[in-house]
Amino acid sequence: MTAVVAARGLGKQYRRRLGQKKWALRDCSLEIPESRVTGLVGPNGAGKTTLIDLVVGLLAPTVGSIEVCGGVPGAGAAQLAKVGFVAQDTPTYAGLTVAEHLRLGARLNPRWDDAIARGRIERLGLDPGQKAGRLSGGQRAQLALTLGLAKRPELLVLDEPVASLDPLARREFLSALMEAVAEHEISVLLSSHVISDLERVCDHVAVLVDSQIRVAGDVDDVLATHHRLSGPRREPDTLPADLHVVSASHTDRQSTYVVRTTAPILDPAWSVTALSLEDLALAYMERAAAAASPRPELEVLR
Ligand SMILES: Nc1ncnc2c1ncn2[C@@H]1O[C@H](COP(=O)(O)OP(=O)(O)OP(=O)(O)O)[C@@H](O)[C@H]1O
Repeated sequence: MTAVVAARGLGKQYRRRLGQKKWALRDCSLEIPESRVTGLVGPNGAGKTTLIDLVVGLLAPTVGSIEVCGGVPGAGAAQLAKVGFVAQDTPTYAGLTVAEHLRLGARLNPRWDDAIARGRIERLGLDPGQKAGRLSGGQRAQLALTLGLAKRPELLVLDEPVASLDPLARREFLSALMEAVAEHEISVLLSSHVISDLERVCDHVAVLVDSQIRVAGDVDDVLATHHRLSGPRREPDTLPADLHVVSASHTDRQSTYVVRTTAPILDPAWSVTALSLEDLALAYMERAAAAASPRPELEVLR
């Protein structure tokens, strides 16, 4: 696997008031594959923006290393040209028109493809003379996506681009993204806490909870190795050793576990159901919330 992002023991600590420090990202070892759409999933405050800012070079690591498209993030014009970035809330310049955004993009980006930019603006039906501040949220997001794509990056990074859009605008934005990925064969890293959106577009996923990557891998592999088990009440220490418990809940008579295992579940006492990506991410979040183990394990599937 060729990785567009390779992080080793990556960590970022922020200084807080009164000299306190807080790890926003810890022990992150992660490989994001080339030519794929990778979803970075996690709740508010998990560390998604921190990881993304490290990928695009807006932040420097406190510990560890990160390589992006074979170089150091943000190091020089050639590196910057390789990575497109659509920041949280898809910022644009309110006082500039759509056409002025494209001219700015052409000036700032050596690999700028004006045909891509103009073609998308035309297809979207955006008025080139309209100021960005007068566009709807969905249109602004599409303009920001257009700028990111016309730059012809090797890796396009999007931080919660659809969070503030209504369901229809979200769907249109993600469809446009998927079309562009198929057409231009770029790698994409996309963060969101709206997991159902990512489910539609991602073929690789990393779940980030409470500043740590809890699971990462191809969506199909990750889903194939996680199961929900329901059955008569059983304590965790009575389960087979090859079942890794992600989350557990019990009533007086019944237990429900989300487990990870590569082995088939043969015990007839369990009713076994498959998980959606959302179920799986929620199970890892529940485990973190319950703080079941003092130091959760890193689970990276390849
Ligand atoms: N500049 C900063 N200074 C201090 N703490 C910060 C700073 N930026 C982020 N943090 C803290 O680091 C943690 C991770 O924040 P981050 O923005 O990376 O999370 P996120 O997953 O992107 O959240 P959201 O989905 O809400 O955008 C949070 O606890 C946040 O309060």
